[in-house]
Amino acid sequence: MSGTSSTLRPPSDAVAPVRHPDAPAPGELLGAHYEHCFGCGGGQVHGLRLAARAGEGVRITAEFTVQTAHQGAPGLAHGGVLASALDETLGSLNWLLRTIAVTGRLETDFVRPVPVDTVLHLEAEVTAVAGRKIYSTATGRIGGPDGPVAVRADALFIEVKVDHFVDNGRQEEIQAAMNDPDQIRRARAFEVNP
Ligand SMILES: CCCCC/C=C\C/C=C\C/C=C\C/C=C\CCCC(=O)SCCNC(=O)CCNC(=O)[C@H](O)C(C)(C)COP(=O)(O)OP(=O)(O)OC[C@H]1O[C@@H](n2cnc3c(N)ncnc32)[C@H](O)[C@@H]1OP(=O)(O)O
Repeated sequence: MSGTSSTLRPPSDAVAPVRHPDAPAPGELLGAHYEHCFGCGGGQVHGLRLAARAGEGVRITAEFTVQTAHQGAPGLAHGGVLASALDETLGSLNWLLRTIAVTGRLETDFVRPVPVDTVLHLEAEVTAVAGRKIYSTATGRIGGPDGPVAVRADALFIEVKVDHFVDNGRQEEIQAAMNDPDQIRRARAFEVNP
């Protein structure tokens, strides 16, 4: 069963999500929002290196290959790693809204074990928006994009200002991010002006 928590059910005044007019075109790879992100960055040796692609509407597809460093049980992906892949995919939806948001709640169903070397085919969509609250859902399939569902999640993201990162992040990394023109360019894709 999925999405059992009442906090993941959109309130009656929630509205349908609106794709931002400047969102990346359907089919476009999004790239990493931060080089050192465990989910999508290329700068983490054991990171997921999840590659997300814009879909139609407010939808995303993504792929993640389970590495030996991602094991929980012998030869099987760790559940927390799979939850991270879902979280990262769901977080990528914010590129399409051009909204900065962080995960408030993530509920995950683990339906099938996922062996090492498996490509997890992820799909996510925003289902509703209520003020700062963004409701979304995702699935991860194995054996191909139309294969059986191995994991799924429902999430609530909360819109934040860039100050959320500046005020809470370790100063060393915040300064480095502010001094990196690539990071500033990526941040602007979220209409962030650090
Ligand atoms: C210069 C440097 C620039 C760097 C920036 C670079 C790039 C930035 C761009 C993108 C990066 C963004 C994200 C990363 C993307 C993907 C990674 C995956 C996503 C993540 O991995 S991200 C990390 C994990 N994430 C956190 O680290 C959050 C920790 N947390 C908090 O920071 C606060 O907790 C916060 C902000 C969530 C809320 O705090 P707050 O004070 O702003 O708001 P408040 O509490 O009032 O909540 C407002 C309404 O949300 C409801 N609500 C809140 N939390 C809820 C919950 N858990 N369950 C149910 N409802 C909840 C309330 O009930 C209320 O609802 P109502 O309005 O109806 O009363």
